[in-house]
Amino acid sequence: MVDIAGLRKSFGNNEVLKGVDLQVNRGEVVAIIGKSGSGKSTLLRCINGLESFQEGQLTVHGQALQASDPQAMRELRKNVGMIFQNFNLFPHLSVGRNVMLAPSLVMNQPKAVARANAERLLQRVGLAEKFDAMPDQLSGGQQQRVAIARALAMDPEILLCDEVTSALDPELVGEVLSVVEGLAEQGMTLMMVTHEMSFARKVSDKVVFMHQGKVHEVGAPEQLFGHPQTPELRQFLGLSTH
Ligand SMILES: Nc1ncnc2c1ncn2[C@@H]1O[C@H](COP(=O)(O)OP(=O)(O)OP(=O)(O)O)[C@@H](O)[C@H]1O
Repeated sequence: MVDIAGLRKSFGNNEVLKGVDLQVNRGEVVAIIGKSGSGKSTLLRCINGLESFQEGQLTVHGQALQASDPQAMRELRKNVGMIFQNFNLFPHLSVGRNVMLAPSLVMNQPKAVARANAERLLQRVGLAEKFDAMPDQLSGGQQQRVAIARALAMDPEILLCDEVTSALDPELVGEVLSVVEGLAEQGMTLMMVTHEMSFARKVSDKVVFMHQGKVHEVGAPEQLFGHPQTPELRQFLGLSTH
């Protein structure tokens, strides 16, 4: 589903990704962990074409990423959904319209179809009754669930989640994580940057530990959390490095 080889990305002189190799299979749930600044968000943003890169290969859903090909980039955006830390809902549109917008505009979905889909997706994230509400009438957890419904409305092949609970009050984290967990159980291919270690351990098939712009360790959650191999991961997990 996602095939990354030798990916390098710099911002000016700051090389943030220093040769990332990673494969993600269909239906796999991948948690990306690592210290602040290790390049986790940049990696996700490269995968959905929000950032360009200088070297390496990045193939998503069988299609090599070429920023120089706008048609390919549009196709990519349809196949790759992304949810951000700060929800990024359109504040002037109702919840329902937020979910309907991209399918109507990008896929030319008839309004009645887009509306029926939006109603179904809002129900799926437990917000059926909020269709006509405005985003600022919702809690952060509810807004993030709308953002998930909005991403799903494009029927993506893969969903990228960038620290989707970090902007939430602690009591709202659980409702968002349980929606993400539901998607994982239903077979959605997911890549999520997260600081929620217990969640990563519970739902992921594979954990990727990023360190200084590279994949430093990768493996099943029981392996990574239970038997970290490198001092850097042990330190990150707060374990003794001896
Ligand atoms: N648009 C940008 N322009 C310049 N530098 C950037 C940009 N985006 C990220 N960086 C730099 O890239 C490095 C990695 O950032 P990135 O956000 O990918 O890390 P991260 O591992 O996701 O960290 P965090 O957990 O804090 O979000 C940082 O040094 C950051 O300053």
